[in-house]
Amino acid sequence: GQHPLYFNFEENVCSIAEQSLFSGPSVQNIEEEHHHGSGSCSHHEPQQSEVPVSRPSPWTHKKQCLEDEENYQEYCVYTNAKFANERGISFFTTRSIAKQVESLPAFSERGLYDNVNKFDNPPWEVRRIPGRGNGLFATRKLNRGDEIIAATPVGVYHRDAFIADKLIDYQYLRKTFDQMPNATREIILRTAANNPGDPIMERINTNAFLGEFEDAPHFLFYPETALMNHDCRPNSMHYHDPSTLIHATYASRTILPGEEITITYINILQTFMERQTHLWHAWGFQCTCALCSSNPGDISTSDSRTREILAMQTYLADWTPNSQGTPKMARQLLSLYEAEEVHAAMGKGHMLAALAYNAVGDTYQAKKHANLAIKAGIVSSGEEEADTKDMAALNENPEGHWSFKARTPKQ
Ligand SMILES: C[S@@+](CC[C@H](N)C(=O)[O-])C[C@H]1O[C@@H](n2cnc3c(N)ncnc32)[C@H](O)[C@@H]1O
Repeated sequence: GQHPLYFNFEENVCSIAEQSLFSGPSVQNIEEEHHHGSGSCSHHEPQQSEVPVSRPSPWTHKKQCLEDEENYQEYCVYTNAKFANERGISFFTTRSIAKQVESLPAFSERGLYDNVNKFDNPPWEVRRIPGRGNGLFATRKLNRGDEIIAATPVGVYHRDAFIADKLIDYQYLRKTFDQMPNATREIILRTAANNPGDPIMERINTNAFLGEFEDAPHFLFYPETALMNHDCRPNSMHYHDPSTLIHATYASRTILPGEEITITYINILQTFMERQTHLWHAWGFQCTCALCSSNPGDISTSDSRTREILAMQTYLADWTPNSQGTPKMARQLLSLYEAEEVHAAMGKGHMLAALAYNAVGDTYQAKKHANLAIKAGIVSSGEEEADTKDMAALNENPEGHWSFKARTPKQ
């Protein structure tokens, strides 16, 4: 088997919300859990005076646990078949992670999912592409920032649970699927499986993103987003909100009707060989995107630009006294992003430019780029909000910002 999928959630690691009172969907299993006595109950039983109302379990099915004797670990299947307006969700993870999941706003706040998992009139359609299976194609013009898909995962699987379950023919993985509503099972079965074998395991292998979830490696399966093919120069970007579990994809540039909508499965700021190797090992396919299929000369030009981009990003993020970052370098970085067609990085580029200008006291240019950074949506990660706030602060009062005259002018 291939090592499945990769997705950079590292910067999105959840901060566990304060325990909130559960007010979500109805549950069948609470009684069962309680009859098992304190020994097998996964909840901490509060003292009467501690918490006035205890949070009921959000799971609609009794949890089922697999002992991984070799590693002294236990993984359990948890399903809420009513999650996100009856789409359902299954977890296959440790008890302690399940406890953290139970306290997420995802299971207590109402109305969070009223505008997600809606696919009745999407701006795209599914088409077959020779040699690449299905793909998503725009049916309307999309502008940068337009939403393409917003969805909750149908399955979240601890990587080590997945490995332990392999030894017993994925019996527990099957439960995560069998306990889901019919409509969701159908959606899952519509996704591609590259290899023969267990139908659920193979679908996770072909489609799920591997990322950090509650500080541990997990596969996250979004069956509609999984229809999007990978491109090393994609036209959309994606975000994951760890507290609601919503994964959203947006256009990162104008997309015309008839164009394929693509995302990246890996960090694209790597050279051709690095990308090919990574996609082969983590996803099990040989990338045939336009860049990877272009001639050796173009690939080598792209590789050198990529190396230059990486070096400039490092220099510009360096705030030590010997930093080589300059406004001129920031301008070069922005034009390299354009030339390299890494549209999703433009916001970050404007942020680096705003800081570089402010660092030499050019508040006019600093404010201009701070605004452009905010408009572009700074980065596709959990740091986004902090960076946006930082740029808003710079725009408001450049002289009072931490970066003001932080570097000696070099040009
Ligand atoms: C998440 S699925 C994408 C949708 C898939 N094409 C389908 O038919 O449902 C990932 C699989 O699509 C194919 N694929 C996606 N991007 C590709 C690319 N850039 N080059 C070649 N194959 C690609 C590979 O078979 C890969 O394992």
